[in-house]
Amino acid sequence: MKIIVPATTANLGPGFDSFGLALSMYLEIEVVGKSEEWVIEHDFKGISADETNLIIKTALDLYPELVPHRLKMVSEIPLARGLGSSSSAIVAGIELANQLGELNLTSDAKLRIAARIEGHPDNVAPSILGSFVAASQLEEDVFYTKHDFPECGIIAVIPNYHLLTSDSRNVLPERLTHEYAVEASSISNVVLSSLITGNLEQACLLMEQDKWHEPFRNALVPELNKVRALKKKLNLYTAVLSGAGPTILALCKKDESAKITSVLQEKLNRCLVKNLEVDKIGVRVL
Ligand SMILES: Nc1ncnc2c1ncn2[C@@H]1O[C@H](COP(=O)(O)OP(=O)(O)O)[C@@H](O)[C@H]1O
Ligand SMILES: N[C@@H](CCOP(=O)(O)O)C(=O)O
Repeated sequence: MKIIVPATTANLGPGFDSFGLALSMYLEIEVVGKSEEWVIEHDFKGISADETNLIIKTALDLYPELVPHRLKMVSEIPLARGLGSSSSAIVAGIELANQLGELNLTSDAKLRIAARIEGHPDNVAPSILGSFVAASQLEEDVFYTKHDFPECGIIAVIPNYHLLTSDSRNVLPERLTHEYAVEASSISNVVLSSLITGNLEQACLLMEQDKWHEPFRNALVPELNKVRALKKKLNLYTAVLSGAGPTILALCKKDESAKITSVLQEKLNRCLVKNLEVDKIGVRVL
């Protein structure tokens, strides 16, 4: 059995802790067979290979009686880069418990469990459901809508350093004024309505007007301004932080994305630049 989970890009500008889009980079877990102890083989440095591993820990927290298994993990999702690696691991762990424990969890149940563990639903929702999701976590409940994302080219510019989400959340202010929050929220509302009605031009314009997180995180990711400086020249629609950073999500015309990806790769040669698609399915089991 294989469990496959897509990467995700969260926030999309002003959808802080709420908007997320599933992407065509994958975490793959193969269940090799029963074993004396839990083991997960993988190539990630600094990530445990026993039952303290986030994937196994998530599965055991959900179903402590699970019989130990040997697993193999292969992942294209880089750690701590703003592409939802921790969410993909949590979703994989929930699916592992679901399959081995025959729990028959619905997507809604998986989403509630995953959002409680991750603390916010924006990555876990598209990781489970695929496509573009707007979600709100209110205590134990998660409310959401899933949508097609407007057709466009999707490029991830991935810097060669880690930025833990927890560190990137530490630079956010504890308080904002009511007036500031009203304006910030009106921007989010119009980005969402523009995306779901197919007005990509207006959505992209306002995605860069985020007031919830980017103004405070900008200094942590110098590559963001570098990509924005190339917007006109490369004909990019928009460039925003992916999740908590440091990856930058750039949108462009679909038929120009391969060319733009190679130009960005040349210009930002310390980053890895990837031309991606929307994953419309979310977590699946083969
Ligand atoms: N496949 C995985 N297996 C185990 N732990 C993982 C895996 N992916 C991510 N993690 C954990 O999540 C951390 C990164 O989470 P986070 O800072 O939220 O970054 P990201 O933006 O990639 O989600 C890693 O340092 C690691 O502790
Ligand atoms: N809304 C969160 C999203 C974190 O996403 P990640 O991919 O960086 O884990 C935030 O912006 O902190």
